[in-house]
Amino acid sequence: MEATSMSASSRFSISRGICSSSAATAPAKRRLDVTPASGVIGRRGLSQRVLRFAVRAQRSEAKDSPGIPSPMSDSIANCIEVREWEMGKTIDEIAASQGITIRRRPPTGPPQHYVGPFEFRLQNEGNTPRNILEEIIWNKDVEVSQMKERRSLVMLKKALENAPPVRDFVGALRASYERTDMPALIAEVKKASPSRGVLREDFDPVQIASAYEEGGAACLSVLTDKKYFQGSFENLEAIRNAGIKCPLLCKEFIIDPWQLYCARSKGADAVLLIAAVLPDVDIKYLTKICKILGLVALVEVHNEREMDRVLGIDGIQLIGINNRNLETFEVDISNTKKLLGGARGEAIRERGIIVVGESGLFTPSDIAYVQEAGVKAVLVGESLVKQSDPSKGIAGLFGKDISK
Ligand SMILES: O=P(O)(O)OC[C@@H](O)[C@@H](O)c1c[nH]c2ccccc12
Repeated sequence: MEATSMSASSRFSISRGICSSSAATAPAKRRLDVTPASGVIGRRGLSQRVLRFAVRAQRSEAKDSPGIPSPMSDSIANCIEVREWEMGKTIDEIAASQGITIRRRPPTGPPQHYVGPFEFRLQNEGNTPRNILEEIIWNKDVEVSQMKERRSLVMLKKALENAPPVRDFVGALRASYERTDMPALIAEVKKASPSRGVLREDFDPVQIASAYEEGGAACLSVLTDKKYFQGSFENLEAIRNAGIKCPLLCKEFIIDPWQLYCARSKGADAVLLIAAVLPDVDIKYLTKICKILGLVALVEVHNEREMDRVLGIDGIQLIGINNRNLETFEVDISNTKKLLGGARGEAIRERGIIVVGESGLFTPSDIAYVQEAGVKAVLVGESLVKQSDPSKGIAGLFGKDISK
């Protein structure tokens, strides 16, 4: 496993709280205050906003009170570490340096669809998404901006004052694994997907969620993306309000902290952060906001480089290994084994990180295979949601009744 770049480069973490200008070889240790009040929640790229704020905070600290601690603006826990070389870089430059090929938004303005009297799309034209994941993210960028216009962060934070208490997502996974000695099941409430089309026509999210719970699911995953998965936040809220006890993962393409507040206000206990989309600094920042909101982050990887990146980030409790390539839709469950081998597997075990095997799991031998590889939980959608009785489908998937 390559040394995490965090150790190689000097780190800056800026906070208005601490400013210790140590001229010694050790890089200045500062922290960036990321509480919403700090104003780093912005409309455009997370990393750009976060890093611009970091530079501003550092310069003002260096000028006003070099080395003299100022009143702690917020607890250290609400801070992230940013790398010195990231300062002032654009989100795309940071992302590209970490092997992320998904661009957050079209390079120059809206996607260009009409280019003259004959409507046609040039291959690889700048404003044409390179793959479905990039198309989903570009759409999400516009969708979240529109949602924010309709419901401000202030309104969301107000709504959180009456939100139901968070349930222990990680605790539910651990308890299930200890009870059955098999991977805990996160059963997915998913009507459709870009790769498989409509999975279930007669789709009643509450009925499906209830059947999953009856069948022994430890937690549920609820798709909230409307355009590509026919999901909704209303589904999430309805399942929560129906008295389903399983903790809920809001399965969404998170690109902005506003979505975390929205998910929490609708009853989510966990959210998905996709390493193929989010640079490290965004993952750090979003997991900090999750912590403030009481949410747990399931950080999803698909390859070694993403796994090494995420293992280089402190405080990660859950890592999902997606056997499906979200850009090509290819599914290969050996991906789980590949990413849990050698030093990576050891690091995960040492840190007590729970790994969730995701996608393409249909049979008891699939479950046995990923369990052997080292997962403690599995995320399963298609093979269960298509069953006439999803509860029985769970017993079929595990080869036995795991409900008690
Ligand atoms: O339906 P499957 O093959 O059992 O996969 C479920 C789940 O892993 C999949 O829906 C998923 C995992 N990560 C995602 C990210 C975005 C959308 C969907 C997903």
